[in-house]
Amino acid sequence: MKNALIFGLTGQDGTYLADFLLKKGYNVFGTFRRTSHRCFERLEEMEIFHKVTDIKADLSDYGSVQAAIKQSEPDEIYNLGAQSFVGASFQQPVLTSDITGLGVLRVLEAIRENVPDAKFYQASSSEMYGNYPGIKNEESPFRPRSPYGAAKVFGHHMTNHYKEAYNIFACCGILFNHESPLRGLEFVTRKITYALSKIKFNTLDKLHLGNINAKRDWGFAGDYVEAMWLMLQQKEPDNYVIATGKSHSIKEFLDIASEYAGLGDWHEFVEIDESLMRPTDIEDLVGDASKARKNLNWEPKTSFKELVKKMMDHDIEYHKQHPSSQY
Ligand SMILES: C[C@H]1O[C@H](OP(=O)(O)OP(=O)(O)OC[C@H]2O[C@@H](n3cnc4c(=O)[nH]c(N)nc43)[C@H](O)[C@@H]2O)[C@@H](O)[C@@H](O)C1=O
Repeated sequence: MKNALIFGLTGQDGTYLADFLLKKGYNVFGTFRRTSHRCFERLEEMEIFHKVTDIKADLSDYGSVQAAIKQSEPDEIYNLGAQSFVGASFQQPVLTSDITGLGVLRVLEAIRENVPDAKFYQASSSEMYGNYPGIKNEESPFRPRSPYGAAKVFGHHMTNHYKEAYNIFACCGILFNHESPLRGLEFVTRKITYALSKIKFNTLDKLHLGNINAKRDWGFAGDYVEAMWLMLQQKEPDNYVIATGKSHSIKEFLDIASEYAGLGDWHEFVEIDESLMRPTDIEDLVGDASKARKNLNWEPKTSFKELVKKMMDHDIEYHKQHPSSQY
């Protein structure tokens, strides 16, 4: 039985990946950060919390990263841990660089010193491309437009460097936006589906959004974790873009979500709030996953419409069962 260690176990991707690896027969270990509140809700919702071994560790603390690696004796390590909210990275650029950027280096150093034969997956991001025009592939240049994007570029280059310098089996998945009912409420898709279901049950009047003209290439997180695993099963380590190849604006997301929720014209309840605009934003991000289709035999299974409906169904059901939820 193989051991897998997931940095960032309690997030959306960590939860879907843990579920995927458990089904493949792995022993799954994963790290979580100390917080004043419980952070295992997603694992509990997926009914897998009792099946994984949780380890307290922080990507900003080398000792705890190394201890997690020693305890789990991993064959495969997935780094999904990050300060992953782009918006917050403008307010906390140093913290974001420490966790999202230097955190990768701490994991790589701990691998080099303790488990140099372990395979490593780094969660790179489409945010690295910034406004570079056109459909992006593995060869497209990086032009980050946020502290988060810049930190991800650092992690990406460091991962490539450790692969070349120390022969570590290291892969970067350049994932475009991927969403699900387990997405954090601060990200725009879940913010919308959660708010629309509250509006449907009359517990919210207005939804405040920022730049609704922005376009993103949105896929389903459950489909994307399979690609992470596939990268580590290849003969040679390599980097791959993971995307659907189509982008949609936030307005289009609102169109589908609002119609599906039976709420009619969203202009009635959406208000634009200047304070939610980022100092710099990316207008359109679309990825070309041809290399992953060819080499990994991977392709996204969930369409944009299905994704929106899946998220709306989840949140409507939640509010039906928790009508007085303040959350
Ligand atoms: C691949 C990449 O994907 C994600 O980063 P993101 O694309 O920034 O995701 P988001 O959902 O925060 O924003 C998408 C767009 O939506 C606009 N937008 C408008 N109004 C609101 C709004 O009210 N809230 C938010 N959050 N965004 C808004 C916002 O300005 C932006 O243009 C992360 O997983 C990241 O970790 C990652 O790696």
